[in-house]
Amino acid sequence: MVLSQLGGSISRALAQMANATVVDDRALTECLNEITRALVRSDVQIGAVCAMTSSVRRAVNLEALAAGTNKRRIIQQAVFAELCNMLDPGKPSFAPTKGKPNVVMFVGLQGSGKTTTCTKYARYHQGKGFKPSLVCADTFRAGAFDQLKQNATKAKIPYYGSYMESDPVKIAVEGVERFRKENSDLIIVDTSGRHKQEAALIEEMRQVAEATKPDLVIFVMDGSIGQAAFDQAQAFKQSASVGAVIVTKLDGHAKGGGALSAVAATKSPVIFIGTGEHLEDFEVFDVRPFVSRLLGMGDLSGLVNKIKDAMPADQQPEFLQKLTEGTFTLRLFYELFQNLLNTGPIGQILSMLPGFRSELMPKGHEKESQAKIKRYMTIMDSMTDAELDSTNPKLMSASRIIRIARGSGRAVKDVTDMLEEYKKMAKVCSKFKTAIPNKLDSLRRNTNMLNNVIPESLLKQLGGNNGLLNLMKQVGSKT
Ligand SMILES: Nc1nc2c(ncn2[C@@H]2O[C@H](COP(=O)(O)OP(=O)(O)OP(=O)(O)O)[C@@H](O)[C@H]2O)c(=O)[nH]1
Repeated sequence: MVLSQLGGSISRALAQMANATVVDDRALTECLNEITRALVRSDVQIGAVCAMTSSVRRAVNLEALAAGTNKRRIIQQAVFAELCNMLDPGKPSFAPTKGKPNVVMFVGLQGSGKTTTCTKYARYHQGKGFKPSLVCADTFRAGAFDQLKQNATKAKIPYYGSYMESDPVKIAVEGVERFRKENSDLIIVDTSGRHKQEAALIEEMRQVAEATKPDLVIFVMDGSIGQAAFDQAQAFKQSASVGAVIVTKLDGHAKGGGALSAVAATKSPVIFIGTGEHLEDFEVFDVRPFVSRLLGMGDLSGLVNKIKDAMPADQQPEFLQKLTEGTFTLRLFYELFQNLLNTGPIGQILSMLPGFRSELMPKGHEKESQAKIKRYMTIMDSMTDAELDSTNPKLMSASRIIRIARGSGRAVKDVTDMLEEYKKMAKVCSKFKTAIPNKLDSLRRNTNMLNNVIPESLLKQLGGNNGLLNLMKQVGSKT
Protein backbone atom coordinates (compact mmCIF):
# COMPACT_ATOMS: atom_id res chain seq x y z
CA MET A 1 0.00 0.00 0.00
CA VAL A 2 1.49 3.37 -0.91
CA LEU A 3 2.16 5.79 1.91
CA SER A 4 -0.64 8.18 0.98
CA GLN A 5 -3.11 5.28 0.95
CA LEU A 6 -1.81 4.12 4.31
CA GLY A 7 -2.48 7.58 5.74
CA GLY A 8 -5.93 7.58 4.15
CA SER A 9 -6.79 4.14 5.58
CA ILE A 10 -5.72 5.12 9.09
CA SER A 11 -7.61 8.43 8.87
CA ARG A 12 -10.72 6.57 7.67
CA ALA A 13 -10.47 4.05 10.52
CA LEU A 14 -10.25 6.94 12.98
CA ALA A 15 -13.12 8.79 11.30
CA GLN A 16 -15.32 5.68 11.39
CA MET A 17 -14.61 5.28 15.06
CA ALA A 18 -15.33 8.99 15.61
CA ASN A 19 -18.69 8.59 13.86
CA ALA A 20 -19.72 5.55 15.90
CA THR A 21 -22.70 6.26 18.16
CA VAL A 22 -20.85 5.05 21.22
CA VAL A 23 -17.10 4.90 21.57
CA ASP A 24 -16.74 1.66 23.49
CA ASP A 25 -14.27 -1.18 23.55
CA ARG A 26 -15.82 -2.67 20.43
CA ALA A 27 -15.44 0.54 18.42
CA LEU A 28 -11.82 0.84 19.59
CA THR A 29 -11.06 -2.78 18.65
CA GLU A 30 -12.57 -2.33 15.19
CA CYS A 31 -10.58 0.84 14.68
CA LEU A 32 -7.32 -0.80 15.79
CA ASN A 33 -7.98 -3.87 13.61
CA GLU A 34 -8.45 -1.60 10.63
CA ILE A 35 -5.22 0.26 11.41
CA THR A 36 -3.39 -3.07 11.87
CA ARG A 37 -4.57 -4.25 8.44
CA ALA A 38 -3.46 -0.97 6.82
CA LEU A 39 0.01 -1.11 8.41
CA VAL A 40 0.52 -4.76 7.54
CA ARG A 41 -0.56 -4.06 3.95
CA SER A 42 2.13 -1.35 3.92
CA ASP A 43 4.61 -4.02 4.92
CA VAL A 44 5.27 -2.76 8.42
CA GLN A 45 6.65 -5.61 10.48
CA ILE A 46 3.86 -7.40 12.33
CA GLY A 47 5.68 -7.26 15.68
CA ALA A 48 5.97 -3.48 15.44
CA VAL A 49 2.28 -3.22 14.51
CA CYS A 50 1.20 -5.33 17.51
CA ALA A 51 3.42 -3.31 19.83
CA MET A 52 1.90 -0.11 18.48
CA THR A 53 -1.72 -1.21 18.89
CA SER A 54 -1.05 -2.60 22.38
CA SER A 55 0.45 0.74 23.38
CA VAL A 56 -2.66 2.53 22.13
CA ARG A 57 -4.79 0.16 24.21
CA ARG A 58 -2.67 0.82 27.28
CA ALA A 59 -2.83 4.58 26.74
CA VAL A 60 -6.60 4.55 26.28
CA ASN A 61 -8.28 2.93 29.22
CA LEU A 62 -11.88 3.57 28.23
CA GLU A 63 -13.38 2.30 31.48
CA ALA A 64 -11.21 4.52 33.62
CA LEU A 65 -12.08 7.66 31.68
CA ALA A 66 -14.35 10.08 33.51
CA ALA A 67 -17.79 10.74 32.05
CA GLY A 68 -17.76 13.64 29.64
CA THR A 69 -14.17 12.98 28.50
CA ASN A 70 -13.71 13.23 24.77
CA LYS A 71 -12.82 9.58 24.11
CA ARG A 72 -12.53 10.03 20.36
CA ARG A 73 -9.93 12.69 20.80
CA ILE A 74 -7.97 10.63 23.31
CA ILE A 75 -7.92 7.65 20.93
CA GLN A 76 -6.86 9.82 18.00
CA GLN A 77 -4.07 11.38 20.05
CA ALA A 78 -2.88 7.96 21.22
CA VAL A 79 -2.78 6.60 17.65
CA PHE A 80 -0.87 9.68 16.52
CA ALA A 81 1.61 9.38 19.40
CA GLU A 82 2.20 5.66 18.85
CA LEU A 83 2.68 6.05 15.10
CA CYS A 84 5.29 8.70 15.92
CA ASN A 85 6.95 6.37 18.43
CA MET A 86 7.13 3.64 15.84
CA LEU A 87 8.97 5.89 13.38
CA ASP A 88 11.14 7.76 15.85
CA PRO A 89 14.59 6.31 16.53
CA GLY A 90 14.90 8.90 19.29
CA LYS A 91 18.28 10.07 18.10
CA PRO A 92 19.00 13.34 16.29
CA SER A 93 21.55 13.41 13.49
CA PHE A 94 24.52 15.70 12.87
CA ALA A 95 23.35 18.92 11.22
CA PRO A 96 25.87 20.92 9.18
CA THR A 97 26.54 24.47 10.32
CA LYS A 98 27.18 27.33 7.93
CA GLY A 99 30.59 28.91 7.61
CA LYS A 100 32.71 25.83 8.37
CA PRO A 101 33.70 23.15 5.84
CA ASN A 102 31.30 20.30 6.67
CA VAL A 103 32.18 17.12 4.78
CA VAL A 104 29.30 14.73 4.14
CA MET A 105 29.91 11.36 2.51
CA PHE A 106 27.16 9.38 0.79
CA VAL A 107 27.21 5.57 0.76
CA GLY A 108 24.80 2.89 -0.39
CA LEU A 109 24.17 0.01 -2.73
CA GLN A 110 24.19 0.47 -6.48
CA GLY A 111 21.08 2.08 -7.88
CA SER A 112 19.75 3.17 -4.51
CA GLY A 113 19.66 6.77 -5.72
CA LYS A 114 22.91 8.04 -4.17
CA THR A 115 24.02 10.32 -6.98
CA THR A 116 20.55 11.81 -7.45
CA THR A 117 20.19 12.26 -3.69
CA CYS A 118 23.60 13.98 -3.34
CA THR A 119 22.36 16.72 -5.64
CA LYS A 120 18.98 16.92 -3.94
CA TYR A 121 20.76 17.28 -0.59
CA ALA A 122 23.12 19.93 -2.00
CA ARG A 123 20.26 21.86 -3.52
CA TYR A 124 18.20 21.73 -0.34
CA HIS A 125 21.07 23.24 1.65
CA GLN A 126 21.81 25.78 -1.07
CA GLY A 127 18.25 27.01 -0.51
CA LYS A 128 19.09 27.38 3.19
CA GLY A 129 22.08 29.61 2.46
CA PHE A 130 24.88 27.01 2.36
CA LYS A 131 27.62 26.97 -0.31
CA PRO A 132 27.51 23.28 -1.30
CA SER A 133 29.85 21.43 -3.66
CA LEU A 134 29.87 17.91 -5.07
CA VAL A 135 32.74 15.45 -5.40
CA CYS A 136 32.28 12.33 -7.53
CA ALA A 137 34.39 9.56 -5.97
CA ASP A 138 32.44 6.88 -7.83
CA THR A 139 35.00 5.40 -10.18
CA PHE A 140 33.22 2.04 -10.37
CA ARG A 141 30.25 2.93 -12.56
CA ALA A 142 31.07 4.36 -15.96
CA GLY A 143 28.81 7.35 -16.39
CA ALA A 144 28.57 8.21 -12.70
CA PHE A 145 30.66 11.36 -13.14
CA ASP A 146 28.62 12.44 -16.16
CA GLN A 147 25.42 11.96 -14.18
CA LEU A 148 26.70 14.00 -11.24
CA LYS A 149 28.03 16.67 -13.59
CA GLN A 150 24.67 16.92 -15.32
CA ASN A 151 22.72 17.15 -12.05
CA ALA A 152 25.16 19.63 -10.53
CA THR A 153 25.09 21.86 -13.60
CA LYS A 154 21.31 21.87 -13.55
CA ALA A 155 21.33 22.88 -9.90
CA LYS A 156 24.23 25.34 -10.40
CA ILE A 157 26.44 23.58 -7.86
CA PRO A 158 30.24 23.34 -8.31
CA TYR A 159 31.50 19.79 -8.83
CA TYR A 160 34.73 17.84 -9.01
CA GLY A 161 35.55 14.51 -10.63
CA SER A 162 37.77 12.83 -13.18
CA TYR A 163 37.34 10.66 -16.27
CA MET A 164 40.92 9.39 -16.03
CA GLU A 165 41.64 8.75 -12.36
CA SER A 166 40.55 5.34 -11.10
CA ASP A 167 41.44 5.78 -7.43
CA PRO A 168 38.35 7.00 -5.57
CA VAL A 169 40.38 7.96 -2.50
CA LYS A 170 42.62 10.24 -4.54
CA ILE A 171 39.66 11.96 -6.20
CA ALA A 172 37.84 12.36 -2.89
CA VAL A 173 40.87 13.92 -1.20
CA GLU A 174 41.56 16.27 -4.13
CA GLY A 175 37.92 17.31 -4.36
CA VAL A 176 37.57 17.97 -0.64
CA GLU A 177 40.84 19.96 -0.61
CA ARG A 178 39.81 22.04 -3.55
CA PHE A 179 36.40 22.94 -2.15
CA ARG A 180 37.86 23.69 1.28
CA LYS A 181 40.08 26.26 -0.44
CA GLU A 182 37.03 27.65 -2.23
CA ASN A 183 35.26 28.07 1.10
CA SER A 184 32.49 25.63 0.40
CA ASP A 185 30.74 24.93 3.69
CA LEU A 186 29.10 21.70 2.57
CA ILE A 187 31.37 19.34 0.65
CA ILE A 188 29.40 16.29 -0.48
CA VAL A 189 31.29 13.18 -1.52
CA ASP A 190 29.45 10.62 -3.67
CA THR A 191 30.96 7.14 -3.48
CA SER A 192 30.58 3.96 -5.54
CA GLY A 193 27.75 1.54 -5.07
CA ARG A 194 27.86 -2.21 -5.69
CA HIS A 195 25.25 -4.82 -6.37
CA LYS A 196 25.44 -6.21 -2.91
CA GLN A 197 27.36 -5.68 0.26
CA GLU A 198 30.69 -6.88 -1.01
CA ALA A 199 33.79 -6.60 1.10
CA ALA A 200 35.33 -4.40 -1.61
CA LEU A 201 32.58 -1.78 -1.24
CA ILE A 202 33.02 -1.70 2.51
CA GLU A 203 36.79 -1.42 2.20
CA GLU A 204 36.54 1.40 -0.33
CA MET A 205 34.07 3.24 1.89
CA ARG A 206 36.41 2.86 4.83
CA GLN A 207 39.38 4.21 2.87
CA VAL A 208 37.48 7.22 1.49
CA ALA A 209 36.18 7.97 4.98
CA GLU A 210 39.63 7.67 6.51
CA ALA A 211 41.10 10.02 3.93
CA THR A 212 38.36 12.68 3.95
CA LYS A 213 37.29 12.48 7.62
CA PRO A 214 33.61 13.21 6.98
CA ASP A 215 31.53 14.93 9.65
CA LEU A 216 28.60 12.79 8.57
CA VAL A 217 28.18 9.57 6.59
CA ILE A 218 24.74 9.29 5.03
CA PHE A 219 23.46 5.90 3.99
CA VAL A 220 21.11 6.14 0.99
CA MET A 221 18.62 3.31 0.81
CA ASP A 222 16.01 2.32 -1.73
CA GLY A 223 12.73 2.49 0.19
CA SER A 224 10.98 0.01 -2.05
CA ILE A 225 12.68 -2.92 -0.29
CA GLY A 226 10.28 -2.80 2.66
CA GLN A 227 11.23 -4.71 5.79
CA ALA A 228 14.52 -5.84 4.25
CA ALA A 229 15.58 -2.28 5.05
CA PHE A 230 16.27 -3.38 8.61
CA ASP A 231 19.06 -5.82 7.66
CA GLN A 232 20.56 -3.44 5.13
CA ALA A 233 20.60 -0.42 7.44
CA GLN A 234 21.98 -2.57 10.26
CA ALA A 235 24.75 -4.01 8.04
CA PHE A 236 25.85 -0.58 6.83
CA LYS A 237 25.69 0.84 10.32
CA GLN A 238 28.05 -1.84 11.54
CA SER A 239 30.59 -1.45 8.76
CA ALA A 240 30.73 2.33 8.35
CA SER A 241 29.97 4.96 10.92
CA VAL A 242 26.64 5.82 9.34
CA GLY A 243 25.16 8.86 11.08
CA ALA A 244 21.95 9.28 9.10
CA VAL A 245 19.79 7.59 6.49
CA ILE A 246 17.96 8.94 3.46
CA VAL A 247 15.23 6.65 2.17
CA THR A 248 14.57 7.08 -1.55
CA LYS A 249 11.82 6.05 -3.96
CA LEU A 250 9.00 6.55 -1.49
CA ASP A 251 6.89 7.72 -4.39
CA GLY A 252 4.08 5.35 -4.97
CA HIS A 253 5.75 2.12 -3.92
CA ALA A 254 3.93 -0.43 -1.83
CA LYS A 255 6.50 -0.80 0.91
CA GLY A 256 7.20 2.74 2.09
CA GLY A 257 5.80 2.24 5.58
CA GLY A 258 7.84 -0.93 5.96
CA ALA A 259 11.14 0.71 5.04
CA LEU A 260 10.63 3.70 7.30
CA SER A 261 9.64 1.69 10.34
CA ALA A 262 12.43 -0.83 9.71
CA VAL A 263 15.10 1.87 9.53
CA ALA A 264 13.72 3.48 12.69
CA ALA A 265 14.02 0.10 14.40
CA THR A 266 17.79 0.16 13.78
CA LYS A 267 17.83 3.45 15.74
CA SER A 268 19.19 5.32 12.72
CA PRO A 269 17.73 8.76 12.14
CA VAL A 270 16.08 9.15 8.73
CA ILE A 271 16.72 12.77 7.77
CA PHE A 272 15.17 13.07 4.31
CA ILE A 273 13.02 11.03 1.98
CA GLY A 274 13.21 10.95 -1.81
CA THR A 275 9.82 11.01 -3.46
CA GLY A 276 10.68 11.08 -7.16
CA GLU A 277 13.37 11.42 -9.78
CA HIS A 278 13.33 15.21 -9.90
CA LEU A 279 15.53 17.41 -7.77
CA GLU A 280 12.58 18.93 -5.94
CA ASP A 281 11.17 15.51 -4.99
CA PHE A 282 12.92 15.62 -1.65
CA GLU A 283 11.42 16.15 1.77
CA VAL A 284 12.81 16.70 5.22
CA PHE A 285 11.86 13.72 7.35
CA ASP A 286 10.69 14.83 10.72
CA VAL A 287 8.55 12.26 12.44
CA ARG A 288 5.72 14.38 13.91
CA PRO A 289 5.05 16.60 10.88
CA PHE A 290 5.38 13.52 8.66
CA VAL A 291 2.75 11.54 10.59
CA SER A 292 0.62 14.65 10.87
CA ARG A 293 0.65 15.09 7.09
CA LEU A 294 0.16 11.37 6.52
CA LEU A 295 -3.05 11.53 8.53
CA GLY A 296 -4.25 14.71 6.82
CA MET A 297 -3.67 16.82 9.92
CA GLY A 298 -1.35 19.27 8.17
CA ASP A 299 2.05 20.59 9.14
CA LEU A 300 1.80 24.10 10.48
CA SER A 301 5.48 24.93 10.72
CA GLY A 302 6.10 23.49 7.25
CA LEU A 303 3.27 25.62 5.92
CA VAL A 304 4.52 28.77 7.63
CA ASN A 305 7.96 28.08 6.15
CA LYS A 306 6.48 27.74 2.69
CA ILE A 307 4.55 30.97 3.14
CA LYS A 308 7.81 32.60 4.12
CA ASP A 309 9.44 31.35 0.89
CA ALA A 310 6.50 32.19 -1.32
CA MET A 311 5.14 35.51 -0.19
CA PRO A 312 6.68 38.98 -0.33
CA ALA A 313 7.87 39.86 3.19
CA ASP A 314 5.60 42.90 3.53
CA GLN A 315 2.47 40.79 2.96
CA GLN A 316 3.38 38.06 5.42
CA PRO A 317 2.27 39.65 8.72
CA GLU A 318 -1.22 40.36 7.42
CA PHE A 319 -1.61 36.92 5.91
CA LEU A 320 -0.35 35.10 9.00
CA GLN A 321 -2.63 37.21 11.15
CA LYS A 322 -5.64 36.35 8.98
CA LEU A 323 -4.70 32.69 9.10
CA THR A 324 -4.59 32.76 12.89
CA GLU A 325 -7.87 34.61 13.32
CA GLY A 326 -9.73 31.37 12.87
CA THR A 327 -12.01 32.82 10.20
CA PHE A 328 -11.04 31.07 7.04
CA THR A 329 -12.80 32.89 4.19
CA LEU A 330 -12.86 31.87 0.55
CA ARG A 331 -10.60 34.84 -0.16
CA LEU A 332 -7.99 33.37 2.14
CA PHE A 333 -8.42 29.99 0.43
CA TYR A 334 -7.75 31.77 -2.88
CA GLU A 335 -4.77 33.74 -1.60
CA LEU A 336 -3.25 30.61 -0.13
CA PHE A 337 -3.35 28.83 -3.49
CA GLN A 338 -2.18 31.92 -5.32
CA ASN A 339 0.89 32.24 -3.13
CA LEU A 340 1.74 28.59 -2.86
CA LEU A 341 1.20 27.43 -6.43
CA ASN A 342 4.67 28.31 -7.58
CA THR A 343 6.75 27.25 -4.62
CA GLY A 344 7.38 23.58 -5.27
CA PRO A 345 5.68 20.26 -5.85
CA ILE A 346 2.04 21.00 -5.29
CA GLY A 347 1.38 17.70 -3.53
CA GLN A 348 4.04 18.50 -0.93
CA ILE A 349 2.51 21.89 -0.20
CA LEU A 350 -1.07 20.74 -0.12
CA SER A 351 -0.23 17.95 2.28
CA MET A 352 0.87 20.63 4.74
CA LEU A 353 -2.63 22.05 4.79
CA PRO A 354 -4.69 20.62 7.60
CA GLY A 355 -7.63 18.61 6.33
CA PHE A 356 -5.96 17.75 3.07
CA ARG A 357 -5.63 14.04 2.40
CA SER A 358 -2.53 13.24 0.37
CA GLU A 359 -4.27 10.33 -1.35
CA LEU A 360 -6.33 12.98 -3.16
CA MET A 361 -3.11 14.06 -4.82
CA PRO A 362 -1.56 10.84 -6.08
CA LYS A 363 2.03 11.04 -7.17
CA GLY A 364 2.26 11.32 -10.93
CA HIS A 365 -1.04 13.20 -11.14
CA GLU A 366 0.30 16.59 -10.12
CA LYS A 367 -0.68 18.14 -13.43
CA GLU A 368 -4.34 17.19 -12.91
CA SER A 369 -4.19 18.39 -9.33
CA GLN A 370 -2.64 21.67 -10.35
CA ALA A 371 -5.35 22.07 -12.99
CA LYS A 372 -7.92 21.40 -10.30
CA ILE A 373 -6.55 24.17 -8.14
CA LYS A 374 -6.48 26.59 -11.03
CA ARG A 375 -10.11 25.56 -11.71
CA TYR A 376 -10.98 26.40 -8.13
CA MET A 377 -9.36 29.77 -8.52
CA THR A 378 -11.31 30.47 -11.73
CA ILE A 379 -14.52 29.61 -9.89
CA MET A 380 -13.62 31.97 -7.08
CA ASP A 381 -12.89 34.68 -9.66
CA SER A 382 -16.60 34.58 -10.49
CA MET A 383 -17.67 35.23 -6.92
CA THR A 384 -18.54 38.59 -5.48
CA ASP A 385 -16.38 40.32 -2.87
CA ALA A 386 -19.11 39.68 -0.30
CA GLU A 387 -18.99 35.96 -1.04
CA LEU A 388 -15.22 35.80 -0.86
CA ASP A 389 -15.17 37.65 2.44
CA SER A 390 -18.18 35.95 3.97
CA THR A 391 -17.55 34.13 7.20
CA ASN A 392 -20.32 31.73 6.32
CA PRO A 393 -20.28 30.92 2.61
CA LYS A 394 -22.24 27.76 3.44
CA LEU A 395 -25.29 29.94 3.06
CA MET A 396 -24.63 30.44 -0.65
CA SER A 397 -27.93 29.85 -2.47
CA ALA A 398 -28.44 27.30 -5.23
CA SER A 399 -29.12 30.09 -7.73
CA ARG A 400 -25.82 31.79 -6.85
CA ILE A 401 -23.98 28.49 -7.28
CA ILE A 402 -25.53 28.04 -10.72
CA ARG A 403 -24.65 31.64 -11.59
CA ILE A 404 -21.03 31.18 -10.43
CA ALA A 405 -20.75 27.96 -12.43
CA ARG A 406 -22.01 29.74 -15.54
CA GLY A 407 -19.76 32.76 -14.94
CA SER A 408 -16.65 30.60 -14.63
CA GLY A 409 -17.57 28.23 -17.44
CA ARG A 410 -17.59 25.27 -15.06
CA ALA A 411 -20.15 22.63 -14.08
CA VAL A 412 -22.27 23.17 -10.97
CA LYS A 413 -20.62 20.06 -9.50
CA ASP A 414 -17.21 21.71 -9.80
CA VAL A 415 -18.49 24.63 -7.72
CA THR A 416 -20.02 22.41 -5.05
CA ASP A 417 -16.87 20.25 -4.95
CA MET A 418 -14.76 23.34 -4.46
CA LEU A 419 -17.03 24.57 -1.66
CA GLU A 420 -16.81 21.16 0.00
CA GLU A 421 -12.99 21.22 -0.05
CA TYR A 422 -13.06 24.75 1.28
CA LYS A 423 -15.40 23.79 4.12
CA LYS A 424 -13.17 20.90 5.15
CA MET A 425 -10.16 23.14 5.29
CA ALA A 426 -12.05 25.96 7.01
CA LYS A 427 -13.16 23.55 9.71
CA VAL A 428 -9.61 22.57 10.55
CA CYS A 429 -8.26 26.09 10.15
CA SER A 430 -10.77 27.33 12.70
CA LYS A 431 -8.50 25.56 15.17
CA PHE A 432 -5.51 27.70 14.16
CA LYS A 433 -6.56 30.26 16.68
CA THR A 434 -5.30 28.02 19.43
CA ALA A 435 -2.99 25.80 17.42
CA ILE A 436 -0.64 28.53 16.23
CA PRO A 437 -0.15 30.19 19.61
CA ASN A 438 0.37 26.72 21.13
CA LYS A 439 2.84 25.94 18.41
CA LEU A 440 4.65 29.16 19.16
CA ASP A 441 4.75 28.37 22.84
CA SER A 442 6.63 25.23 22.03
CA LEU A 443 8.75 27.08 19.49
CA ARG A 444 9.73 29.58 22.16
CA ARG A 445 11.57 26.81 23.90
CA ASN A 446 13.75 26.63 20.86
CA THR A 447 14.79 30.00 19.52
CA ASN A 448 16.64 28.46 16.59
CA MET A 449 13.48 26.88 15.34
CA LEU A 450 11.58 30.13 15.72
CA ASN A 451 14.19 31.87 13.61
CA ASN A 452 13.70 29.22 10.96
CA VAL A 453 9.98 29.74 10.84
CA ILE A 454 9.80 33.52 10.68
CA PRO A 455 12.04 35.57 8.38
CA GLU A 456 14.40 38.01 10.05
CA SER A 457 12.88 41.13 8.49
CA LEU A 458 9.42 40.14 9.69
CA LEU A 459 10.72 39.31 13.17
CA LYS A 460 12.28 42.78 13.38
CA GLN A 461 9.04 44.47 12.32
CA LEU A 462 7.20 42.57 15.02
CA GLY A 463 9.63 43.51 17.77
CA GLY A 464 11.72 40.36 17.85
CA ASN A 465 10.73 36.98 19.26
CA ASN A 466 8.82 38.49 22.17
CA GLY A 467 6.87 40.85 19.94
CA LEU A 468 5.89 37.95 17.73
CA LEU A 469 4.81 35.78 20.63
CA ASN A 470 2.74 38.65 22.04
CA LEU A 471 1.05 39.18 18.69
CA MET A 472 0.19 35.52 18.40
CA LYS A 473 -1.15 35.47 21.94
CA GLN A 474 -3.33 38.51 21.25
CA VAL A 475 -4.70 36.86 18.13
CA GLY A 476 -5.25 33.65 20.05
CA SER A 477 -7.22 35.36 22.80
CA LYS A 478 -9.58 37.16 20.40
CA THR A 479 -12.52 34.81 20.54
N1 LIG B 1 11.21 7.19 -8.40
C1 LIG B 1 12.35 7.58 -7.83
N2 LIG B 1 13.48 7.35 -8.47
C2 LIG B 1 14.63 7.76 -7.89
C3 LIG B 1 14.65 8.40 -6.63
N3 LIG B 1 15.95 8.66 -6.34
C4 LIG B 1 16.68 8.20 -7.39
N4 LIG B 1 15.89 7.66 -8.32
C5 LIG B 1 16.24 6.99 -9.59
O1 LIG B 1 16.96 5.81 -9.31
C6 LIG B 1 17.88 5.53 -10.33
C7 LIG B 1 19.25 5.30 -9.71
O2 LIG B 1 19.66 6.52 -9.15
P1 LIG B 1 21.20 6.95 -9.03
O3 LIG B 1 21.22 8.27 -8.37
O4 LIG B 1 21.87 6.79 -10.32
O5 LIG B 1 21.68 5.81 -8.04
P2 LIG B 1 23.12 5.52 -7.43
O6 LIG B 1 22.87 4.94 -6.11
O7 LIG B 1 23.97 6.71 -7.51
O8 LIG B 1 23.67 4.43 -8.38
P3 LIG B 1 25.22 3.91 -8.46
O9 LIG B 1 26.06 5.09 -8.78
O10 LIG B 1 25.17 2.93 -9.57
O11 LIG B 1 25.53 3.31 -7.17
C8 LIG B 1 17.85 6.72 -11.27
O12 LIG B 1 17.03 6.36 -12.38
C9 LIG B 1 17.19 7.81 -10.44
O13 LIG B 1 16.49 8.73 -11.26
C10 LIG B 1 13.41 8.62 -5.94
O14 LIG B 1 13.32 9.16 -4.84
N5 LIG B 1 12.29 8.19 -6.60
